[in-house]
Amino acid sequence: MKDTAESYVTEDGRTIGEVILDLRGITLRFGGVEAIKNISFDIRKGEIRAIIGPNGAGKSSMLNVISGFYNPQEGEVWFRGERRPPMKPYQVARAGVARTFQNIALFEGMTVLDNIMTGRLNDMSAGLLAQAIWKGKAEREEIENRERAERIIDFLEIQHIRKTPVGRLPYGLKKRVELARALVAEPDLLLLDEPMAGMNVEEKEDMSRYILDVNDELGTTIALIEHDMGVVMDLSDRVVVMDYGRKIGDGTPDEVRGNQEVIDAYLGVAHD
Ligand SMILES: Nc1ncnc2c1ncn2[C@@H]1O[C@H](COP(=O)(O)OP(=O)(O)OP(=O)(O)O)[C@@H](O)[C@H]1O
Repeated sequence: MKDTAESYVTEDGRTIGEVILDLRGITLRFGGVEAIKNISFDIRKGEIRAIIGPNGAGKSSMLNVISGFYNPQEGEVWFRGERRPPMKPYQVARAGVARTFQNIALFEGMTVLDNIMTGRLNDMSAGLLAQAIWKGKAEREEIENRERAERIIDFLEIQHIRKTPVGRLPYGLKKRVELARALVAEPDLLLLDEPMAGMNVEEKEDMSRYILDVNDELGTTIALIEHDMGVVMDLSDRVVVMDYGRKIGDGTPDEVRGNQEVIDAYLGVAHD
């Protein structure tokens, strides 16, 4: 039902809308290695969509296709109802897709606030020359960007560390700052690459709550890669399962949990 309906309401009352990202027959090769083999799936507006699978399955490669870091040799990426031509990551970011990374990618020597502000750089319409000529416009933009950053700082409850250099923060808070930097771009689609990796139980609970709040209160559509199956099954509306570059499952957490191929390849075996 869910795959064809235009929109539906989840058990917890959220509305999942039309398809905003549609991946059709994606194949990605690195030399002789086929990292993604003819995979199709979609992501709907308002949804939390997980991509899971064993190490080396092709999950990060898939996220990199979505974010424009890799252009697939075959297949089509449709975004908001239009076929997306090959794009650079900054162009994809401008089109409304933000991401976090598996290994935290922040400026350690800069404060939390300044790191978060870098998430707005892509949207600065006043270029360097324009900034010099129309000082007023650049100043207005700077003020608006600061206000946006402060709103996200409040939302993620990191006011107390806004002036702290990121390098001094514990791991869980760094991950939250990275989330803040992605959110300040006000993305329509947020990509999270292993948001819980390396976290303790308490940090995972916090991060899960923030992800749900971002989705519910800011209305952000989220695609995430995660190895913690408890987290994945709790958070996600639908789950894609990859194995050796192929898609071996796709559906609700219950459907995926009951899929024998998925159990054999991933859920039934020990993994991190
Ligand atoms: N830049 C690259 N150059 C060559 N091969 C690559 C590159 N990136 C990924 N691969 C290969 O593509 C396959 C898929 O890798 P990918 O990192 O997408 O898997 P993954 O599911 O994200 O794994 P993990 O859970 O370990 O992060 C692997 O065989 C990997 O070695």
